[in-house]
Amino acid sequence: MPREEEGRRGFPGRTSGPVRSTEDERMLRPPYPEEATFVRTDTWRVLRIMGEFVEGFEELAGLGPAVTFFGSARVDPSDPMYAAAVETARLLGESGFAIITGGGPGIMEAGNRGAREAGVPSVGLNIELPYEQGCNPFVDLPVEFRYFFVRKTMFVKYAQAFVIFPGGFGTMDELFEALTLIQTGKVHDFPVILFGSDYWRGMCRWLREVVLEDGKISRADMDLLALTDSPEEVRELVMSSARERARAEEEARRASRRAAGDER
Ligand SMILES: C/C(=C\CNc1ncnc2c1ncn2[C@@H]1O[C@H](COP(=O)(O)O)[C@@H](O)[C@H]1O)CO
Repeated sequence: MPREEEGRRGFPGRTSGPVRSTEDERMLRPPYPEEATFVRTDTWRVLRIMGEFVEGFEELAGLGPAVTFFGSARVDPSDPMYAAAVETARLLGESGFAIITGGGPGIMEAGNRGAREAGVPSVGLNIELPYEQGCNPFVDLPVEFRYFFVRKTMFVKYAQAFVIFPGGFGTMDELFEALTLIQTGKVHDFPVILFGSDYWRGMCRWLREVVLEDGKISRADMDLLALTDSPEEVRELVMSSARERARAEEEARRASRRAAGDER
């Protein structure tokens, strides 16, 4: 297959419609040995990646407290989880949190819809896909990304919590990245809330009975996850963690002032 055609191979999530090669896909290809230009190409690509970080930081720096929603792109508005995500986002919005999503359909759309209803910033971090996809109609602040890993940084950096609705590989990837960042001390006071106990119970049981039992995680790691079916409980968990975070930040500020001799 000619190299330029490689990106146009089938896309598993899509059975019809035009597909195109994406930046992420081109970057992740190994260089062909006969391609003398690969060093130059990948080196220049770093500047594009840097530009994407800069744009993301600039767009989101002034957002204020926010919660990121993850969940299936394939959920229809008639699905009860869609309504639950709208309600959860609305409650969080009414408590002063902006809502960040991947900007796509399904649960992402529901999260943005709830933010719109509450009148808080409704952010969609859209990703370039092999087929054309604009943001869902409930996004007020769209930010476009070519690289998944840059976009994932923004989901964490600008949020105070993750709410994770039922989903597939994309959702699981986002869930486990958050858990790894917390487990390794890169992120603090960050609730990871699984919404939909019927859906997540099996995974939680497997984590407890196989992964924990086999010593691959610790008991404390299991405590990083909260499981609920209640939008109100999500709001409580997020608010109490936000209070704890504010307290810890104030304490750290005092300690640093004391260390500098400003406070007697
Ligand atoms: C497959 C479909 C749409 C794909 N469009 C997406 N747009 C934006 N973000 C997406 C998309 N698909 C996945 N994501 C990200 O992963 C999570 C959902 O993945 P899952 O595999 O569906 O669980 C989501 O939180 C996004 O960040 C339907 O036409």
